[in-house]
Amino acid sequence: MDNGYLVLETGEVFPGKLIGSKEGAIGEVVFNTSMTGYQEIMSDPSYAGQIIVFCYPLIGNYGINPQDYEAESIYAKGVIMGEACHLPNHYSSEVAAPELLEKLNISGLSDVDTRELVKTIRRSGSVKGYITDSVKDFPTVKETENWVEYVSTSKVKNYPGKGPHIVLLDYGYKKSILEALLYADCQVTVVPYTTSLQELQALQPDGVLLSNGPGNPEVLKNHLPKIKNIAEKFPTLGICLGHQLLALAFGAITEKLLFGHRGGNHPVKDLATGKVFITSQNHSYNVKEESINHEIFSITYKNINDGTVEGLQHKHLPALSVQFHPEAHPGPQDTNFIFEKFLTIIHEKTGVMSYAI
Ligand SMILES: NC(=O)CC[C@H](N)C(=O)O
Repeated sequence: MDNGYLVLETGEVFPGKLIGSKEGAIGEVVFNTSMTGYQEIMSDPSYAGQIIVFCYPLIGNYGINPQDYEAESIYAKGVIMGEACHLPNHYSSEVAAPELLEKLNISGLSDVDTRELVKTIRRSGSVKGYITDSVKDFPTVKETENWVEYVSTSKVKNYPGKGPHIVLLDYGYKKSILEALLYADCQVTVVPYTTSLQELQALQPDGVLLSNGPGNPEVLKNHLPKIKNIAEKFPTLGICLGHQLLALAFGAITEKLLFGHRGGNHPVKDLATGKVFITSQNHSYNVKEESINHEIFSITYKNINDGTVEGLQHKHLPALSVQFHPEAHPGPQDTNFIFEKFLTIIHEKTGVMSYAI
């Protein structure tokens, strides 16, 4: 029996069964097409403030394990699925997905016609939705604009390593990005996104990584001069939000896609070689191609499905960025070489050798 609803701002109502917190939630409704990896998706801080719709019909069958979290909590507002598995079966599972939602006070709705819902979002674009126990008028709630503030660390964290020292500027980083650097034996310092240029310089990094993160990159416009200075001083890699910020810092413009790219099979083409890679993605915004100054950047990758910009290389500085997720989790690890590329640039620039190259 239905006891919950997703009410869209545009008026459509999708019935279902409430799972997790019964408090209800409001957020931008976005869909992810990955067939596996619901734990990594739910715990990716880039979903802060959003309601995730899983296209794959059954969610939770292998449970939730202690290793696969991408962050310490779930920052998404809610999750919506076709069928929720309450009795998972996997040796490493310690809790069922609906139970985890309840524990973390996250709203969820199962038994939803997610196929129809996704078709609706694809037609009308990303829309706000309300998970609720009864159909009522869409409430007006003033939400924060700056979701990065909500997910970024407040403390500096150090991770030892024998390779280059990377400062990870935390806009809501996924643990897999940190792990990719540690795997290459880098020394990593994770710092709040508000860290000043002076504070960052005092850490004497060999390279700086601008992380992924939630929300509209333009909200961080006050940070762009600092980001430009960082890229002028240190080898820099931007991932997803980090890529958008690097582009904005050098004068490009970002725009919102109709319904974004979220899934584990987004094909991108390396424009230099013509080679195609299948990538993991999660973004709403995109760097507008016409806004890119070709004296400053070369476009390195493009999305095969819609031709949007997927990667940039600065022409005069050791700075590169990708819109997709080379750290994967979930999704294919085919573009893991982006980290090697970054470490090679650091080696060329600073002489500091890395385990990965
Ligand atoms: N994964 C990310 O870093 C997302 C970037 C940005 N919030 C967007 O939705 O486009």
